[in-house]
Amino acid sequence: MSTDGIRTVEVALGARRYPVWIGRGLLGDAARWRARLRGRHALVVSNTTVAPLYLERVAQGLEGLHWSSFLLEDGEAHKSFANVGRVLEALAALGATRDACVIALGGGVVGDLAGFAAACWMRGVDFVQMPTTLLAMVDSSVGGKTGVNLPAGKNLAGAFHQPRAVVADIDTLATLPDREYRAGLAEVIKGAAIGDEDFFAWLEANADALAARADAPLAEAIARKVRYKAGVVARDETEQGERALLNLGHTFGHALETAGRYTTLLHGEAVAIGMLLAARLSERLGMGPAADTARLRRLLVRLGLPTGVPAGSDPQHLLDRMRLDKKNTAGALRLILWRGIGRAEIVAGVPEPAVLATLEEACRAGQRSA
Ligand SMILES: NC(=O)c1ccc[n+]([C@@H]2O[C@H](COP(=O)([O-])OP(=O)(O)OC[C@H]3O[C@@H](n4cnc5c(N)ncnc54)[C@H](O)[C@@H]3O)[C@@H](O)[C@H]2O)c1
Ligand SMILES: O=C(O)C(=O)C[C@@H](O)[C@H](O)[C@H](O)COP(=O)(O)O
Ligand SMILES: [Zn+2]
Repeated sequence: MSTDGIRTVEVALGARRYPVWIGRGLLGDAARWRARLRGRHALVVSNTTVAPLYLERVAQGLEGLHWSSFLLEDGEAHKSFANVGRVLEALAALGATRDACVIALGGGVVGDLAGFAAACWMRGVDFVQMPTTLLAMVDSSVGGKTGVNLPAGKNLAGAFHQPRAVVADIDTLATLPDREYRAGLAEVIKGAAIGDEDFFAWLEANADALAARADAPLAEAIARKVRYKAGVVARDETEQGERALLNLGHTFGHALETAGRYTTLLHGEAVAIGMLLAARLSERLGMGPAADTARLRRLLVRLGLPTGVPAGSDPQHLLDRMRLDKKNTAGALRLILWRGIGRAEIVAGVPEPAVLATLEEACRAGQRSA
């Protein structure tokens, strides 16, 4: 950590690298991030909730540039192809040239969509991530996965396109609703559950402080998760192998999100439920110990995350959704399972009857608790 309290995590991709700055007051610290903008044009993509809160701080740093903003309506349902088209039209209206920069100011929805538009405009222009949710700070702003949802499934269209910098201003979390904050914690837990048992134990020890958003543990949790993800991305930028581990809980989670038409569960909530389903399936297949499933469940509950599928979920329908997951190959399910906390694995050819049985059990429990 530097003397001004800002932590920097470098994402190193061979000769290319970019900083993730984590700390307070960063949006107003244009001297730091403005240097990452190369050209004359900037388009700030945000949404109708975040812009009234934070656009002004960013705007002060854009003085002297030719810039404008494009605001999405709020919500996962707006992470759509149609809106990518609208952002591209806004870039055209701005007269953005190849050295333009797209600035994503908001949560993961804004970041994924704006990054995808940046990847498309003139076949790729710079973009800077300014995440304003915990989830976006610890996960979506880092690593260059951009894209949008289709009615058929989550993130089915997209591109790998790395940002020039990530500006994670912790001050913005002051206005983040509690439910969204907790959803972000799910992606923090995920990192630990995949590959860092010490971090998992640290999360258990600091769960109450994190739930209360205590300063120091929160900054530490963000930095630790970002460092973990940056390491994975540095080794496997385009998910040829190891990076798929970052999808723990996501095949189940994405199916739940899609089944709810992107309005029932938040992404982080779906990931929380999905991780638990992956742990249960691992048990069923004789891989993961029941004690670790229970430990994961306890931490999720302590941090206020859901652990059961929504009432009315249909196991066969969810399985059908899982068949369209991007990790699948040769018509067979490829899932991230685990041998216990910190020991996730990519498993190809997972038997569908075992997946269906896991889903059926969860849906029966969901019915009982409704
Ligand atoms: N690209 C990746 O690697 C990656 C990783 C994880 C998740 N994702 C994607 O990210 C999305 C979820 O991101 P999210 O959880 O940030 O959701 P989100 O972008 O919908 O933001 C959550 C809510 O918080 C509001 N908000 C944002 N910042 C705020 C602030 N500071 N104060 C008050 N309100 C604020 C938003 O307007 C929204 O209502 C999903 O689409 C998911 O698929 C992508
Ligand atoms: O960065 C990654 O890689 C991830 O998988 C991070 C996930 O948390 C994230 O939700 C991502 O968008 C999922 O990607 P997808 O390829 O499964 O759509
Ligand atoms: Zn995710």
